[in-house]
Amino acid sequence: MFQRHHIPGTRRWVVKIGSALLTRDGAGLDTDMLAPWISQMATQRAAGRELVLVSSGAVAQGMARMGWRQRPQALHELQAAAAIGQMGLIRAYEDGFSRHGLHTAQVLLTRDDLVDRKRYLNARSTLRTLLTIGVVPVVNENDTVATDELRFGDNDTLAALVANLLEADLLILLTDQDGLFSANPRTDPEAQLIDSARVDDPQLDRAAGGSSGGVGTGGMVTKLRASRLAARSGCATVIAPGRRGECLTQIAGGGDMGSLLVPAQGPQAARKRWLAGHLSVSGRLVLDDGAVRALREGGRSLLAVGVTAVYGHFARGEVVACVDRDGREVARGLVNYDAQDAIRIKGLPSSAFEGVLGFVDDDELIHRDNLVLM
Ligand SMILES: Nc1ncnc2c1ncn2[C@@H]1O[C@H](COP(=O)(O)OP(=O)(O)O)[C@@H](O)[C@H]1O
Ligand SMILES: N[C@@H](CCC(=O)OP(=O)(O)O)C(=O)O
Repeated sequence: MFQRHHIPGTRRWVVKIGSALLTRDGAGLDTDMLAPWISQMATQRAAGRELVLVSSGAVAQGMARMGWRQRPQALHELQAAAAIGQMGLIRAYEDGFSRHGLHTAQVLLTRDDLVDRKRYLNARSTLRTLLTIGVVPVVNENDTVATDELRFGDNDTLAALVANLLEADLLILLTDQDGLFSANPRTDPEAQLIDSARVDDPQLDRAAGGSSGGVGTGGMVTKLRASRLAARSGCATVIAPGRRGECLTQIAGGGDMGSLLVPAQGPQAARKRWLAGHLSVSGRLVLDDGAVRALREGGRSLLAVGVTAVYGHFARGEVVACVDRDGREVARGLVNYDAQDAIRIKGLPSSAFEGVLGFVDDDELIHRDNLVLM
């Protein structure tokens, strides 16, 4: 089971900064507050960690800029506030990170982007690319276009889905409390801080029952739900007090900080199960013996060069079965090219994709992270 002393060995983090924390209870974006988080994140980046930042605060910042005292009720006003505020948010992060020699990138997502398989894969490729080239993605919900049905609504959920998308090791939800308490500490003076727990512990539901502080959406209920979502891909969560100095640094060192919520299963098992939830096969790839060995024994990605035939109609991102030359199923996975393109690149090295297709989406036909051996 994942414990605090495993945290120093983790590589990919999603850090979420909530509205309540970022805006001092809604009083507008306080850019001075960002400096310590940015500097701690820069230190982690320099130590080789890959970081994605999910930041709320656009609506609160937009309200402050327009002098609105109350959070608007109408969706179009909220969307306008978010569009105004997002400018300030991004500018503050860009300034802050550039002082540490780091580039940032703005990534705005709607729920639909993570449900539609093709967009899901594109979002993943883009975020992965940003991480590979050392940029810090700053993610928020694309509030301008999100309709009620398509909203994440709270950024805890968004952050968890980003953690799933990137198979992050750790999700850190920075908030205005010391962590998850046995009851809402704003209303219950007896509330005790929960140091660590398994995400499936039913006591957590009772603890998180209280509402939010007012500015943020969701309170601890959405944080608990987010930790459970993140756990599906084997990611642990720390709900941590953003206002405490060196909070991220302490977490990185495995120190006691906030509440650690750990998946019930180990990361590998959880990841496979998560993938398994996506399995309904739309096509079949026949592999040569070398490719079968690479998957089975080497735990490698599937390259087009090892594919001898392609059957079925499938789109990029759908699940396909990988079979050996006798038709026995070896693995299933999410394919990076649609059936037509897969037919054109089968048997070819990835260096030939550009010439044949006119574009290259991914070097692998199926990435090993998206393969489950059968
Ligand atoms: N069991 C609990 N432990 C800690 N905080 C709780 C609990 N139940 C409810 N809360 C409330 O959740 C708030 C944090 O959630 P929220 O306002 O949504 O913040 P954020 O914007 O950081 O997501 C706290 O300020 C607190 O009032
Ligand atoms: N997208 C919204 C964030 C929604 C929100 O408040 O989320 P949270 O910080 O999780 O309570 C914004 O930037 O204002």
